[in-house]
Amino acid sequence: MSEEVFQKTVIGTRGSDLALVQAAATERALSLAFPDLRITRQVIRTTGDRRTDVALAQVAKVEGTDKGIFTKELEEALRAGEIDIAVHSLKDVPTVVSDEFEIAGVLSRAPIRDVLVSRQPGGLDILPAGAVVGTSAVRRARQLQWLRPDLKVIDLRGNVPTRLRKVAEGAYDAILLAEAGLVRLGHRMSRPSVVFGTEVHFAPLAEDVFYPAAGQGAIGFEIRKGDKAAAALVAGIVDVVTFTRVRAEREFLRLLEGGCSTPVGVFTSLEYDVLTMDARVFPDEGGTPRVAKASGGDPLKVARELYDSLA
Ligand SMILES: NCc1[nH]cc(CCC(=O)O)c1CC(=O)O
Repeated sequence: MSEEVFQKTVIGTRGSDLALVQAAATERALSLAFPDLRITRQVIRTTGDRRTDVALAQVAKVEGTDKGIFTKELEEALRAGEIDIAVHSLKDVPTVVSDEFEIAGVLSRAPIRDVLVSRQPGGLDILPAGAVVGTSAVRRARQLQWLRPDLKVIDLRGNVPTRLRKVAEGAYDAILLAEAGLVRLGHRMSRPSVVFGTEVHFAPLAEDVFYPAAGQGAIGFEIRKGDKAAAALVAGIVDVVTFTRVRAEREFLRLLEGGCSTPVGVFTSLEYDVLTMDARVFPDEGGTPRVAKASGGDPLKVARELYDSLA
């Protein structure tokens, strides 16, 4: 590979606080791996950023696209050659990526758990019957209603700081957020944060109690298929363990033909080359999930086995 190829690259990212932190982490990793690389950043507004007026699960419908409300505009910029690497929260990337593009790699993963954020300390167990919990993810809503049918789950939109403000202001007794996003924005699970003058408390939910989304906590890189320069850059910063795990999680979701709005919880662990996967698939109308567990050496085969063994 010639020096030429690595001269400069353009990173594409959404403009939310979390997206900018993730873009900065990507740029840091690239500069460490390729000290002479010149990196520039292009911030792109997506459909999902624009339509905070409707429920997340409705945005695609309202906008007349089938999926990818946080990724479509980044792909258009990739296609046009305006950016070379699109940085995504992998959780938001549809499981089937168009033939023109590929997910070439991921950074090492942040924590994968969901967190109950509330004004009162004590977590899920101390939430009284009838408490109002906000979330926009159907996976979180169905799972919470199954674990705690006595709670009232209502929709909540906006980026992470906006959602924290809404719980601080008292519009909700609690909300559910990904630990990854919270810690990347500087919150610590071990102590409350002060949000607009009000303390909010964090209670992480163990992944085998409250199953995370496929790809949760992972930052993924999408490039033009066949762009060797971009592929080489991503190969220089990829975390192979994370990439193996998230490929299996996304393959399972693909087999279910689910997207970001499907009520599926799944988590993986990789130990001594053995991948273990646990899943819960909730019925659309709510209630008891189908469950499955599988393990083995080949990630895509384990995902298939998991799918085939759904009880
Ligand atoms: N769709 C929103 C979104 N996409 C990625 C994250 C957090 C980071 C991650 O899970 O990787 C969030 C916010 C949340 O779920 O709390």
